[in-house]
Amino acid sequence: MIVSHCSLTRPWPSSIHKPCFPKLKKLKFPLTLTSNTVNSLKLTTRVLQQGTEVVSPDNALVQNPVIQTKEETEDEVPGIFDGVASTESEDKTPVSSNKVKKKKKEDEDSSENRFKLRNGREVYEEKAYLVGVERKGDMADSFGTEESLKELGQLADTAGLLVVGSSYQKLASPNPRTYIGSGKVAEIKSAIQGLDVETVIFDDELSPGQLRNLEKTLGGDVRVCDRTALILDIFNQRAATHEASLQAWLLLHFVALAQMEYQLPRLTRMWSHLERQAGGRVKGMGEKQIEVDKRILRTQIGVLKKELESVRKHRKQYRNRRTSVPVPVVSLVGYTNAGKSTLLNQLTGAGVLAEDRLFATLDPTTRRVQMKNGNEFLLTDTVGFIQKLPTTLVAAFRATLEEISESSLLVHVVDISHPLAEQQMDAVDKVLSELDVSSIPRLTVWNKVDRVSDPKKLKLEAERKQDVVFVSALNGDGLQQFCNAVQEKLKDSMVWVEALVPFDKGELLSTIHQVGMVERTEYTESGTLIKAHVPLRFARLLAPMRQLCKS
Ligand SMILES: Nc1nc2c(ncn2[C@@H]2O[C@H](COP(=O)(O)OP(=O)(O)OP(=O)(O)O)[C@@H](O)[C@H]2O)c(=O)[nH]1
Ligand SMILES: [Mg+2]
Repeated sequence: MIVSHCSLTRPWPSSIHKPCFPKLKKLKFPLTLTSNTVNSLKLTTRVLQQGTEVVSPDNALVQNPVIQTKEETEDEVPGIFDGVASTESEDKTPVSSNKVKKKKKEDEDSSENRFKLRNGREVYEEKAYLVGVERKGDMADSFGTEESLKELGQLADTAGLLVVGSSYQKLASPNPRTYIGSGKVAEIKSAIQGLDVETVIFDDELSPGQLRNLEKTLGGDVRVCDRTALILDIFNQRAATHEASLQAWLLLHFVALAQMEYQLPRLTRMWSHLERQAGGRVKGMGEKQIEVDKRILRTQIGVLKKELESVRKHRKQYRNRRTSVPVPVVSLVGYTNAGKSTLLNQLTGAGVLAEDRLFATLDPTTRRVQMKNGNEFLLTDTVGFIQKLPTTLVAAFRATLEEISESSLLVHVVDISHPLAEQQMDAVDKVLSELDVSSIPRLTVWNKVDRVSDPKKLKLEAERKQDVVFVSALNGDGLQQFCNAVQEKLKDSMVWVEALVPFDKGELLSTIHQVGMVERTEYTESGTLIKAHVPLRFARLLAPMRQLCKS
């Protein structure tokens, strides 16, 4: 059985869907290079898989490699678990067969209960345990460890995992070998054995060495992963339902690229079994295999990068052509779950999926907003941001959010009712600073005001600040003020023109009304004299008429 490529999956009963999507294979993925090239997605799958098929370089199948985690070959973490009580297999007391049957039945029942519907598919809910580190000297205004773990729990839930426990440790700096200290590793090992945990998720990105050491010491059946792998996995799962638009296609392929780049230095685990099977006679066999895999993966990364670059170029050309009528574009950006899609829906009736979970939007939607005064702007929803966004994903965002760099205005939507609203705003600013959009004017929207305890006080605070509006996207409060503020900000980014438009150019007049802000019109013998704020590109179009007006 070949399982889906997600970094978190393990072998699943074939009758059910896995929590991760196997869809990229369906997309016209540039990775299937030649018939004898291993699909990198299969490759990434098997890196963290146990007991699945492994494709050897000549495409022969090696069945069910068993990784014997107790074997002391490379001893990266010596002696950590001396003395740790184990809750399993040490109890040698004979139990009656009835008890065994009862226990088996209970296990089966609890296993049945763990099949859940996610994204319209039945998935098996793995038990997960979360681990974080609180660094001494962490700034007081950053996300606290507990809050960050809570968010990690939401991410795990979104990915279809069942969080059964968590733990964190205060450290001056993370342990380079195991991220947390050896005593804590022992404590966690004992906890997860008691809880029957299948996956341990760390709240920061682990180095390949840390990942290996932790997997080794926590035991062969426990999968270890980090926030980055989890986020990449969520995006991959979403792909199952979002492959309609080019933007989603791009994002998902960038995510696949990010995933491969993440896996590349971590490609070590599967091949040690080859050496073991050969009884250590063919020393270095696993090593060679890893090198072959890495080479294949590097080639595939190169091909995918080229492919993506060509799609981006094509898209840019298309955008340049498309923008002949310069309706201003306003982009909604913000932390995931802040209410961007809900705001778009309220203003345009777009019917975009808006729900109380992280990364609901993958496929940004653009809709026209028609104001009462006849003015229009295009409103674009975008993928939400999150703290500790992996750099590889920032690159994916940069590529897929190119449109926002061409917006006339960025609207930063904030869930002001969230206890960490301030920290979320900082996290969004941090991502934006990496997206080269600093020159675009901004407006901040404090959303979900229906949920705050003292809305009057907050409203006064918003009024004292510049460029902040106060809305409830859910019940529509403040939306008129929002539209007015957008208009005002758009006006700031436009240029003032006075032009004499000949009578035979009536269509130009209506475009000025549509995309600009007309202050005055006068009808003269030689045409219509119009005074308005218009987008810069449009002002250039009007240049000959502006001359006319002056002469
Ligand atoms: N009470 C309240 N809930 C809101 C408001 N705006 C949005 N929500 C809820 O917040 C949740 C998230 O809303 P979305 O619009 O999906 O958030 P988003 O920013 O698009 O999220 P991502 O797509 O994940 O980035 C949904 O359950 C909405 O119903 C609001 O003004 N008040
Ligand atoms: Mg959304």
